[in-house]
Amino acid sequence: RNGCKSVAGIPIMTVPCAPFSLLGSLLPTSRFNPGMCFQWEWRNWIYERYGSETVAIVPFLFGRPIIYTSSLEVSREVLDTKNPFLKAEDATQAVLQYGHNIFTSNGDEWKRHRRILGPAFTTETYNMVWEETSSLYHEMCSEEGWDAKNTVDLPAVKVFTDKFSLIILSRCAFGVPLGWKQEKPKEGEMAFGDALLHVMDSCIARLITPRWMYWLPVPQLHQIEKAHRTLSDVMHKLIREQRQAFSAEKDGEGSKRRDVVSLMVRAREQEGKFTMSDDELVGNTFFLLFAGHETMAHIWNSTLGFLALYEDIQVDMYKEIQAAAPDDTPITFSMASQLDKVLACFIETGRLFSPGFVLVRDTTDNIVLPHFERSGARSQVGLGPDVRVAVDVVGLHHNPRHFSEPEEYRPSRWYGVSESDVSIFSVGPRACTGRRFALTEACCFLAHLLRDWRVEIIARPGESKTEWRQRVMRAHTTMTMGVGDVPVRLIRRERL
Ligand code: HEM
Repeated sequence: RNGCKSVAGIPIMTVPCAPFSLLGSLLPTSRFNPGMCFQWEWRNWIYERYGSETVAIVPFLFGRPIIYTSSLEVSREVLDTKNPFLKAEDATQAVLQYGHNIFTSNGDEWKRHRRILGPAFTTETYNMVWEETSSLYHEMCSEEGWDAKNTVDLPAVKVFTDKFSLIILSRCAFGVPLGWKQEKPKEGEMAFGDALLHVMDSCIARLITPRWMYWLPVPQLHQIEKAHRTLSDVMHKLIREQRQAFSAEKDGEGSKRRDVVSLMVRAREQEGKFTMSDDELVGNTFFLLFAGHETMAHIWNSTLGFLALYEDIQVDMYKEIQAAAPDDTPITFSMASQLDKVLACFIETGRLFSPGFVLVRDTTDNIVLPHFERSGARSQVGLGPDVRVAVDVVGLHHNPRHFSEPEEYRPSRWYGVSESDVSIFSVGPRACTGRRFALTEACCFLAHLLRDWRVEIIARPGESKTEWRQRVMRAHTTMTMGVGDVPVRLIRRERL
């Protein structure tokens, strides 16, 4: 009854277990249990059925009520730092396990993190991201032997996009120059690249496994711990080195490194060393890894799936790339502004499969929010303190009032849209700090790939494109959302 009272005025859906609650996540998403994937599975009926763009999901057995909104206007209010909302610790646990950081903090603490992280994202950083992405693309084609081939079959694109985005982060965010071909680690040690992958893959396992279990002879758990220790050691070492380099610079010596972590350390040292502890720097570094790895890998993965389905969109993009950088001329950072269609196709994929699929906040005081019915009628609802509200990013991106024919893959809807309105990165003051980093990397990678290759689906015998889309382009949710294995064929292009 308390749950219902706290969400008065908003249509209520009653379920046994709250979405993402421990018990609820163990059971699959079905008509009766939201589970982990209801936002995707229910996207076309939940708001329609309740005639409202905002619905409260109230559990009667397990978990707390949560108000889900698919309205952009409501989302803007919820995400605005001027309003009485904050990120609760239990909603950021997965990221908190690596230390406090910009993502997990609120109020003045968040501003402090932002002051240290902000200066690390500059045009110079994006220039470096472009150069590294371009150079890694060529390295990948050469190391994988694609340079000598006219056709390449990729049964699972994400194997490559995972590795690609990780190496770019390693080079541009941490200043660790990993190559496509990894060097063998010393006996008993774990390679940095393997540690990165292990840490990313084991985020949830590490969160739910009690500490005492690491004393048991379970090799998988020991690997997770080793990966985490390796990464933590490298992060601390990077920070130590940067601190020394900064002191040397003040004395007129030392090299000026430009990776994100170095710039963070520099900003911290300039502010005075008490502005952020080493542990918080490590926390932020871990978060950058989390924020920038799977998000990119997922969207690239599904972008190649969509491009393989829509040949006409590929042709448009190819012409745009050729107009900016014909044939073998280098595709440079200065050309990025001419590659609108390339960027729009990445963003449109992110709309349909948004890695950051839910943004959770709790009220700290009374607030009045706008309320939209599906009929178009507008009213207001009042909420008291300690009510959990979640921006349902999947619902928002499938709301027909904001995106007509939402199931259609239509990159043109993003032509000319300003970067701050690209909702896949959230909106308002706490929108993604790495937005420009991500778009630079995305644009450079896709421009290089699509100038060289045409993309086709690898279908099963007798399978149509529609059937392929239904089978392959289905969302899965863990910490982020994306599709599974995307099987495509790259076919070398004849020049225009
Ligand atoms: C396509 C790729 C990406 C997507 C879709 C994405 C999406 C998002 C979203 C939705 C948020 C807001 C989360 C919330 O408020 O709860 C966010 C925050 C953030 N992202 Fe990204 N992100 C991407 C790539 C990156 C990259 C490459 C970096 C850095 C290298 C990055 C760094 C951050 C940071 C630092 C925040 C926290 C901002 C704050 O709380 O003030 N992201 N991102």
